Amino acid sequence: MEALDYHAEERRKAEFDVEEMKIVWAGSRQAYEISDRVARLVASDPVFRKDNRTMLSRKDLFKDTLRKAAHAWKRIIELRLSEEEASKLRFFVDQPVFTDLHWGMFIPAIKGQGNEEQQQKWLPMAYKMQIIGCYAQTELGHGSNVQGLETTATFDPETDEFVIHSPTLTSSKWWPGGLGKVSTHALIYARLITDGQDHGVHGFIVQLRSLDDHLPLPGITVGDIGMKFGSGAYNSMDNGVLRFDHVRILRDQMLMGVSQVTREGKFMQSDVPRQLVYGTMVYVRQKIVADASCALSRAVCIATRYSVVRRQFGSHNGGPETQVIDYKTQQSRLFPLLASAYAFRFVGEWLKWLYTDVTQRLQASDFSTLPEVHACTAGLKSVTTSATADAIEECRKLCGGHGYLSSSGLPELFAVYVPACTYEGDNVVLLLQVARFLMKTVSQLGSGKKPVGTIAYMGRSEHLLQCRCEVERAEDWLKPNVILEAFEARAARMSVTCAKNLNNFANQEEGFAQLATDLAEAAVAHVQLIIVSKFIEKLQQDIPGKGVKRQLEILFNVYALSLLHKHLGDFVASGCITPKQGALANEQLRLLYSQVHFDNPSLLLYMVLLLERLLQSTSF
Ligand SMILES: CCCCCCCC/C=C\CCCCCCCCCCCCCCCC(=O)SCCNC(=O)CCNC(=O)[C@H](O)C(C)(C)COP(=O)(O)OP(=O)(O)OC[C@H]1O[C@@H](n2cnc3c(N)ncnc32)[C@H](O)[C@@H]1OP(=O)(O)O
Ligand SMILES: Cc1cc2nc3c(=O)[nH]c(=O)nc-3n(C[C@H](O)[C@H](O)[C@H](O)COP(=O)(O)OP(=O)(O)OC[C@H]3O[C@@H](n4cnc5c(N)ncnc54)[C@H](O)[C@@H]3O)c2cc1C
Repeated sequence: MEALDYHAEERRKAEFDVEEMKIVWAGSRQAYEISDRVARLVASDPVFRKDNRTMLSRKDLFKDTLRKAAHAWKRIIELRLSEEEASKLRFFVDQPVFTDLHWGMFIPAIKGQGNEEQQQKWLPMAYKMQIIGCYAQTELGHGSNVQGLETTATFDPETDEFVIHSPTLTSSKWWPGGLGKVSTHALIYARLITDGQDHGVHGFIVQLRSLDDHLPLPGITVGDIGMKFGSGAYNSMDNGVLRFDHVRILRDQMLMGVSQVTREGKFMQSDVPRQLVYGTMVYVRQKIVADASCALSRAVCIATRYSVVRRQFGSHNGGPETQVIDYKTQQSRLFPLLASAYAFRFVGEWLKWLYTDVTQRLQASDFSTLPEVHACTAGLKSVTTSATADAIEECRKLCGGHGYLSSSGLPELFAVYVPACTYEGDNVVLLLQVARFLMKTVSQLGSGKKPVGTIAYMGRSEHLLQCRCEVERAEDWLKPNVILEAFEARAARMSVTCAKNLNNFANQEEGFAQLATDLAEAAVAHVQLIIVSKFIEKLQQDIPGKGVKRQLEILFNVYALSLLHKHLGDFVASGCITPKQGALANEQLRLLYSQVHFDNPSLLLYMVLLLERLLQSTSF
């Protein structure tokens, strides 16, 4: 049989409503239709071809990116695409590009931190791309530690200007995407100094290059930081370096939504939390979570298709060899990744809702959910990107030697994806932010303040600290409430244990430093609980289509039980489940894999095959 026949054969056996499953994945029928239409548009346009990009030199790759960006913009205008359609188009063009930072960070920062006048001045030009902006926060010396940034913005009351300066080599801006070659403007983060006093880091809009000849303006030194990991991949982006030598900008180029400097040079802090200066990062972290399921589903799709076609060993009497997807080890490595793609998809949808909700609350001066939103976006960004990066590498191995070929699509996907574990906050640094939030929650438990939202379970910690799981047979592990309680008990116990251990240190900061590994693990347990609980909430919704809900239930069980198996030590150590119950969970997991593959031979396979339109790059 030919490869295509194997795929067709597997597809034929699907026992659920494929069209409805596509809609569940997309989020709505309308979202599915937009995605489908835009995918076809991109696939049929030769300018967007990408089968040769790993062989291009950096210069040619960059020219190719510019050509694609200009063509995309032209098509967006000609076809009058909506924001959703334009953003899908960007997704299917599938190449890191300076416009990501312009639309994804520069514009959102002005919208989120600029006052009305500033928005009216800058946004129309930015929307028409008459100016192109980047987000220049990270410096050579400091990325994670934003409070450690060294660039200064000193107010000069005589001229009503700020003087932007890079006092040291380590204060050079380093990494911003779009900065190296393209941006005309940058949203820079610098220490605000008025009358000799340092008010911490704030955002400023600075013009970098002339709008006439694109040359750097006086006092600006700017360039590209060079080749990055892998061929092709992220090298389509012009990550840059930037230095300022006493560059003067008007006072109203400081974003004044959070704090202001008056004409007299008086610093005024609004009554909004100063953390709103970090708002753009929260927005992008939420976007990154939504994207994780896309990258993961592509990798899983490639590995699944390969596993169906590939045969090794097991031939009897000259018959066909065994499809590698039939090997238990292949299934136990692949199916949890497929299940994770769906889990991340649903939690991504929920996070989008949470972000919209906090935005509305902020407009009504309700800042109460900000710490939770920060913890959720930081934690989910960390857990989903780390899992996705690991999964892409696992999928490469699942494809044997062929996975190492560029033409499999996996090396490029990996090289483009892995920096997501670092940018927009190093994943460990972000987990420690979640841990801080959890420790604060535990410390307030006795105070009468009731934990709500994703930490509501902490309010039941007395019960969770001594509850015992009631599983007696493997199939008991199929009950969502049993799974949920096990995850809650594990998360609550890990946090409470860390909090107790912190009390053994005279100095909290010292304790936090010494216990950082345990704290990061407690944060992972909390975030995995969020993902599991949002999957359960999804299953409680009305899900139409023959067999669709059933398949999602299987995926949920695979996701949760494979995590339980992987972190069995945490679950058992927390005292909620016994080693025997852990073994039963593993037994159930094995049954689920078999069920997937034998009762319903192609069901999981089909789910990933229907995502194949995502696979526009050369792949199996
Ligand atoms: C080809 C076709 C193109 C055509 C296209 C045309 C049109 C298309 C149309 C639409 C397309 C749309 C495309 C959109 C694409 C979007 C995707 C964008 C992709 C982006 C790609 C990636 C870019 C990467 C960019 C970056 O990396 S930017 C730099 C990021 N840097 C970081 O993340 C730094 C990490 N560090 C920190 O965040 C902080 O310093 C810290 C570690 C969190 C805090 O440290 P510290 O403890 O020192 O904090 P403090 O400052 O003292 O604050 C303490 C208290 O504040 C709380 N806190 C901290 N952060 C926050 C926060 N963000 N929100 C709320 N609260 C916060 C903290 O918890 C403390 O609280 P406390 O209670 O304990 O006091
Ligand atoms: C591809 C790419 C694109 C980027 N785009 C942009 C952009 O457009 N704009 C922009 O401003 N920036 C951008 N960045 C920069 C990015 O945001 C930073 O690299 C990131 O925030 C990490 O900071 P760092 O490099 O200083 O890492 P470091 O903080 O130096 O991390 C090094 C190691 O130290 C560990 N570590 C650091 N602090 C702690 C701690 N407190 N506790 C425990 N461990 C710790 C980390 O876990 C890590 O293992 C980009 C980076 C990349 C790779």
